[in-house]
Amino acid sequence: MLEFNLHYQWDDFKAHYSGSFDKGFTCLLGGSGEGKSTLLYLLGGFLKGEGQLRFDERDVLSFEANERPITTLFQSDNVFPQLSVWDNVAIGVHPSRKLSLDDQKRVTQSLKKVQLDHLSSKFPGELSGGQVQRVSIARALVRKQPILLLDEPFSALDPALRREMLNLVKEVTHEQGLITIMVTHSPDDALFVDGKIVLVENGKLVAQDDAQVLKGNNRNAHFERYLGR
Ligand SMILES: Nc1ncnc2c1ncn2[C@@H]1O[C@H](COP(=O)(O)OP(=O)(O)OP(=O)(O)O)[C@@H](O)[C@H]1O
Repeated sequence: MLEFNLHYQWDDFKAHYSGSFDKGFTCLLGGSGEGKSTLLYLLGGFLKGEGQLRFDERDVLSFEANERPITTLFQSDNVFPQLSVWDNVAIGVHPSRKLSLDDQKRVTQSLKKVQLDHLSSKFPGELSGGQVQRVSIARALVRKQPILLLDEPFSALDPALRREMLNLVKEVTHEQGLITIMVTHSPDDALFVDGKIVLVENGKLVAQDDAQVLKGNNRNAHFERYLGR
């Protein structure tokens, strides 16, 4: 369980995020500039907030980004262009990329999981957009951190590929029991993933529900307003 009560201010934007995320897939929805990415960056340690951040009863707010039990996938720039596919994943195990045999096996397994083992000696510039994102998912897998944050890393992919990536992350989330939190502008993606949804408005979490409410059966007034219904 990831629990937080965090304050953050940037000029006129005053955020106060309070809540918790459990194992499973949660999508952060909300209009542009409402503070979805800011929450993700505070959790990931890329912005400094004040308050509390606890993971499994442990205070992790004072931890630097790389010390937190978290992997973050950004919108882009998740891979090192000068490193091979293999090295891009190996660096997730250890920055030196000097790996034990067991660690090398982990890299191979992760590459197999994302179906890139046959491309391990290629460089990112030789891959398609979807393959590049799969490299970053493979690195997230070898890092074996219990929390995965996604800031719309698949938004530039075409719909079929985006769903393939979402399926992969969903599968991994359930297999490894991860707390996965993804910022998205797409209610369709949130429905496709079929986990929890959280609505962010003006730097606050204003509603939380199952993704199914987006279908409009058991209506949630907050999400109805967000959808303009
Ligand atoms: N470090 C920062 N630098 C610049 N602006 C910031 C910073 N932190 C917060 N903001 C401001 O905070 C507000 C929320 O931004 P944020 O990117 O979190 O929203 P968002 O919901 O993710 O938006 P979008 O959907 O457009 O990506 C914006 O008004 C933004 O300008």
